Amino acid sequence: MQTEIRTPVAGLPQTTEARNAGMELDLDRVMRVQANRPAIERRVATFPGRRTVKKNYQAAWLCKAITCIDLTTLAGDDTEGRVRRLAAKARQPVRADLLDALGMKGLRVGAVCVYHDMIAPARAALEGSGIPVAAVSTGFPAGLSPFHLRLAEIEESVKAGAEEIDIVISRRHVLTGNWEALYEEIRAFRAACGPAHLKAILATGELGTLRNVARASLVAMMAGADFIKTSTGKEAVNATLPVSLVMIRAIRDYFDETGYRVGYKPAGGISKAKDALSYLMLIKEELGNPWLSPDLFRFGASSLLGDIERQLEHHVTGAYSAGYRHPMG
Ligand SMILES: O=C[C@H](O)COP(=O)(O)O
Repeated sequence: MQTEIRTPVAGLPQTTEARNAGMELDLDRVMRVQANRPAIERRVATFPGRRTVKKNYQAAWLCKAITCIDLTTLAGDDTEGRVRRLAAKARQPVRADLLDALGMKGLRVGAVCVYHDMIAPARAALEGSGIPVAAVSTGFPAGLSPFHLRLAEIEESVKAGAEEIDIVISRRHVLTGNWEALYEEIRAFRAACGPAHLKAILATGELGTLRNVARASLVAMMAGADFIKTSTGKEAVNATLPVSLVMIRAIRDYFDETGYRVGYKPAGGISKAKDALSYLMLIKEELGNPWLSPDLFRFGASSLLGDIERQLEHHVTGAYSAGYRHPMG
């Protein structure tokens, strides 16, 4: 199958040649991938540990976290009004007086993430902001609708103006070790995306083992995923630090082998500022500064921004406000 190669992210030393080289399915390489759970758990148990940052440094890290949020609403009762309020929050994620005090005018989130039907109102509400709309797709969250409809759904969402498509993989391909089928599925999704970025949701809470997570991450990258993402937010277990470490190391190995930087998106259940800091520290230590940017790192989160805003308000005013004062939509 012919798949269009994505344009490398501006400013990063990524080449089409490098991406091409990494886009074959190398089954031997996939089968060599292992994951040592005790070692992974020991490593993440040290987070945040002594890395806790305070005062101005913490405020700066929290502002960085905001720029990396895919501000999300994925509810059956989503309305255009809710999406418009979310978009207003995306344009101005923190109260103007706090932004002034922090010297962070112009701060905005990484993207707004919605279901297909909400793309148009999100696009309209974000016009001129430069904030992209991401759409969940391919029968989200289970990914069990007919294959041709999943492809058509991607095409419709791109046509409606989504610049990023969050696809869900068929978990059964991972659980049965059918890596060829997983690769072909993501290649087809990649082709259907055309100019849009593809984020591959692995639904790690349903993949059984960390080794499966590591192998699925590698196959998704070989098939052309621009980002690999942990979860839909609808599984019983969503983003965790052990799973993140496995996926981040898969990204690092893939970069070492191909020279191509794939992004990372933990999603689901990340709602506290201190958890966001742990993720950012993990990224910094394992992947380095190039990944600390919305081009290569996103939080998929519906309520994280509210807690970050509370912490920033405390930093500026010395007082905490109640959580209900920071509604998202
Ligand atoms: O991709 C984003 C997730 O669905 C958001 O999950 P959350 O509502 O637990 O933050």
